[in-house]
Amino acid sequence: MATLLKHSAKYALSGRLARLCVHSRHGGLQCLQPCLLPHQRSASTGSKILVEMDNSTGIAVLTMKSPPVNSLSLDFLTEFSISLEKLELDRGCRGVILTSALPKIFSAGLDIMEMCGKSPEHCGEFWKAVQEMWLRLYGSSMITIAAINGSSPAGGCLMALACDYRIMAENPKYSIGLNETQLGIVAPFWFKDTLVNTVGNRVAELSLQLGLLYSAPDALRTGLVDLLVPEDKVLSTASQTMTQWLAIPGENAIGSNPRVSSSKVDLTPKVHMVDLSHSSESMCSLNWIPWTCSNRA
Ligand SMILES: CCCCCC/C=C\CC(=O)SCCNC(=O)CCNC(=O)[C@H](O)C(C)(C)COP(=O)(O)OP(=O)(O)OC[C@H]1O[C@@H](n2cnc3c(N)ncnc32)[C@H](O)[C@@H]1OP(=O)(O)O
Repeated sequence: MATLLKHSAKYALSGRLARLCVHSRHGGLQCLQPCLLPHQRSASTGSKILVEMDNSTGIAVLTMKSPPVNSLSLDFLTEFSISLEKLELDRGCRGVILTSALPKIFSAGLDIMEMCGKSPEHCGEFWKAVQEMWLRLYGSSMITIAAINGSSPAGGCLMALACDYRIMAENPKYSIGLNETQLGIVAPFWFKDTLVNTVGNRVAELSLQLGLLYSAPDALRTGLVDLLVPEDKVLSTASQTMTQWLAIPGENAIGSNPRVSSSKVDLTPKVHMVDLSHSSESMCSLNWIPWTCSNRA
């Protein structure tokens, strides 16, 4: 199932991103400016994401740099998915570290301004972009590590959960969790599934029902994150951890199923993206997140 999901993610997204690049005002590919750095490093930057690739290690660092809080706007999500797709297609890239350039914030989650007073079409496009981000990250054939150097509520937590491993700054002021119910909304089932996979049923049940945001130490206790380190060590620890993970035999391992293990083969998707268009419709019809919606009931 995970494999099907991976391939489904890969192809559903490729098509969509191709369309976005041609037709959308969010043509992130055009804004990615490559430049060369010493020691086999390369970097490309858009307005919201910086990608630095070390060709000698196969590790890329994807840094979110969208002030004030790295909120997940349509533009952000599109640039994010395009960046990840480019790395996925780069045979030299084997691992991605996701982190933030902003002090104190990893990501504030979905951009609330994208969901208030917008047309159903816009909400649909936005919601698809959220799904695509999750599918691309969760379904990635690369090792993904979240280097969580700040608070990460709601959609920000989802991003971290979609990675293979989570390392957080041990600052107790930083919080992380799926706090949707605190905002009067229900986290979609695939948010829930991602949380259950990480912390188990009971913790997920309590977290979701109460909309709990965990401090960094509590997040470690519940298993929401895997490791706490001092703030200035988050990125270096992520690199060290990545090196350990990449030392594990991968797709060429004896006994591995090439169809399953190779992300580079051309497979027709067997599962299509979950159609959650009804969610975006209900998102539009709800005057949700009262603290930001001026048109609330
Ligand atoms: C059928 C419907 C299904 C819906 C499923 C929905 C699924 C996911 C939901 C989400 O992801 S909703 C987003 C939830 N996010 C939050 O609850 C985070 C809210 N923000 C905060 O807690 C704090 O802002 C922070 C991230 C901890 C940062 O705190 P700090 O004190 O450093 O900064 P602030 O002064 O609070 O904020 C600065 C600036 O950023 C704006 N902002 C904050 N969060 C968002 C956001 N999510 N989207 C857009 N903008 C955001 C905030 O308004 C401030 O703006 P200015 O006042 O400076 O203009």
